[in-house]
Amino acid sequence: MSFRSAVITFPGSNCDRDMAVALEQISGTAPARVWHGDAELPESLDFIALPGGFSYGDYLRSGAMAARSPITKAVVAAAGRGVPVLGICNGFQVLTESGLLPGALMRNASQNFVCRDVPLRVENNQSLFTSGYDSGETIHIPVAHHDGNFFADEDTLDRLEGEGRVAFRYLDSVNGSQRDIAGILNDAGNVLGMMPHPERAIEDAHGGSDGRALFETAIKGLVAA
Ligand SMILES: NC(=O)CC[C@H](N)C(=O)O
Repeated sequence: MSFRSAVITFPGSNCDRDMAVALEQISGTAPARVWHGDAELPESLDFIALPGGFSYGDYLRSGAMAARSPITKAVVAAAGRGVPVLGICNGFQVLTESGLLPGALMRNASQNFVCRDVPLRVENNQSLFTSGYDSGETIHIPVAHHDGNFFADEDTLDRLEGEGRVAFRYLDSVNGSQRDIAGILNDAGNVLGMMPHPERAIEDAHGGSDGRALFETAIKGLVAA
C-alpha cells in the first residue's frame, strides 16, 4: 500500500530534507519534492508537509511571503478538500500567514533564537497526528526558532481550547506563547501546525525518538483509510 506525500520547498527552507527522510523512513515511500513556484501539487496526495526554515529569509514576517507562493494556493485548496497538512516551525508560520490556522507567530518574548529540546504535553490525542500518544503524555521534541511566540485574541484562544484544538503545550516557558501553546489543529482536524520539530526526533541517534509516533500514526491512519 503506497503512501503519497509531498514536501514543499521554499527558497530558504532548511528542514525539507529532514522531513523527507522522516516520511520515507517511516512510510517506506519517498515523498514528492515540490518547489514553491509550482502551481500544482502531484495528484492524489495523502499528506502534505510544510517544513521548517527561513522561507524568503523571513523577510516582512516569517512565513508571510511563502504564504503567497503559487504552491501555497494549491496547499490551501488541498487542505480544504481534507488532505492532511503538517506545518512544522516555518511551516506553522506559513499556515497562520495563509489563514489555514488562526493566530500569529511573533518574535520570541526573550528576543533570542531558542534552540533546545523542550518538554511538551500532548493535549489532544484524538487527532490524525496525535493518536499515537496518550492524552496528557509528556514528550520531548527540539525547537529552533526566533518567531515562535503564538498570539491570538482571547476569543480565539478560548475557542481553540474549547474545541480541543490545542494539540501540544509547552511545559516550560519557551518563547512567550499565549497559554504556552506549541501546536494547534484546524477545525476539521486535518491541518496541524507546531513550532517543535518532530522530524528531528525520530530515532535514538537524534537524541530522542518522541516525534516518531506523530508520523507513524498519521501514516498508518491514512494508509488504512
Ligand atoms: N526552524 C525554523 O523553521 C525556523 C522558523 C523561523 N524562520 C524562525 O526562526 O522563527
